[in-house]
Amino acid sequence: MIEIDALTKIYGETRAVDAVSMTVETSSITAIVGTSGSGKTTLLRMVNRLVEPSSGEVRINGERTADMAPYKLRRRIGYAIQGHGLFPHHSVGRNIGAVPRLLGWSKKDIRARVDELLELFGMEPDAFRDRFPHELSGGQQQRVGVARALASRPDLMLMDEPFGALDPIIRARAQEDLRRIQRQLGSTIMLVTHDMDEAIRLGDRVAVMDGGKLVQYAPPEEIVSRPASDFVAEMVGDNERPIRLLALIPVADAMEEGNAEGPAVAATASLRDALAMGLWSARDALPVERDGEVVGRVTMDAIRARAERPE
Ligand SMILES: Nc1ncnc2c1ncn2[C@@H]1O[C@H](COP(=O)(O)OP(=O)(O)OP(=O)(O)O)[C@@H](O)[C@H]1O
Repeated sequence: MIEIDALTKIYGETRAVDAVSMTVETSSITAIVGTSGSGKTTLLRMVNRLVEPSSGEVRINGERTADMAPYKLRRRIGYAIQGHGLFPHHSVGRNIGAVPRLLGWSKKDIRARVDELLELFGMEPDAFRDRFPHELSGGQQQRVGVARALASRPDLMLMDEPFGALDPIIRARAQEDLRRIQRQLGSTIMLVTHDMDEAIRLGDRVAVMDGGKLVQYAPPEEIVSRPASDFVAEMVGDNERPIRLLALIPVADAMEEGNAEGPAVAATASLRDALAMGLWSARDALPVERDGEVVGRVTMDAIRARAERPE
């Protein structure tokens, strides 16, 4: 568990981060979102002490980061940034193994970990291990950057706009990869983004920053349906709200007994996907399938009911 307690950074007249308190549960993703200059990066960098707080503290599993040697702290905390920051003259394998090597892991363990991560990220180890960063696409470099940050099984992983430079399709895939790998490894992640869509898609909890202050810290459904202020509502985008809500609800949650015509939607798909299918094929109800079997149906009425503003 990461506890952030009244954390503050003052630069001259600017309160870049202003008394932010929040708790990040182990094995969860917290997405920090806000407009430019709202203090997201400064907050993230105070967690691994790349920036020293003016006041307040951070505790990792009860231990004050102020009491730890910064270099040790940074080995316990993975850090991935936009533009990946790979060492250009080191192979992919050496890049990913950098922190384990510093931690004195055996060659065999490092090699096994490198291959495990490459496989997790869908990059064939034999084909990629010995390549250099310039021999990879931007998306592959990004994945190697994230793999490197995860390599030593850090207590916590900090990511600053990790997918900022990717085109939308690769970006969506990278987000899915990260979600899947995070679940598989049980990693704890704090991620900075200026993109509310990304925050809602990736975060178990979303932290909205404005002018150095934490203005709302809640699960994505709550951010969308009960924004704490006009600013948060604006970040979510009023017209987008019903669609964002539907994107967060699996079809299984709105399923009922009964039949429907035509191709089925997966129970694990989102209601947004089901809505799109229904509209596109002009159907009032879709069959729902799980493991290849039809298990019920979902109606457009049920979807609409879920998209309405909660009481
Ligand atoms: N080293 C510094 N010296 C002085 N002011 C700084 C420094 N770093 C950040 N600031 C100021 O602190 C505020 C917060 O900056 P920060 O980089 O944390 O914002 P951000 O939300 O990450 O923005 P962006 O999305 O544009 O990266 C800004 O007003 C910025 O100008």
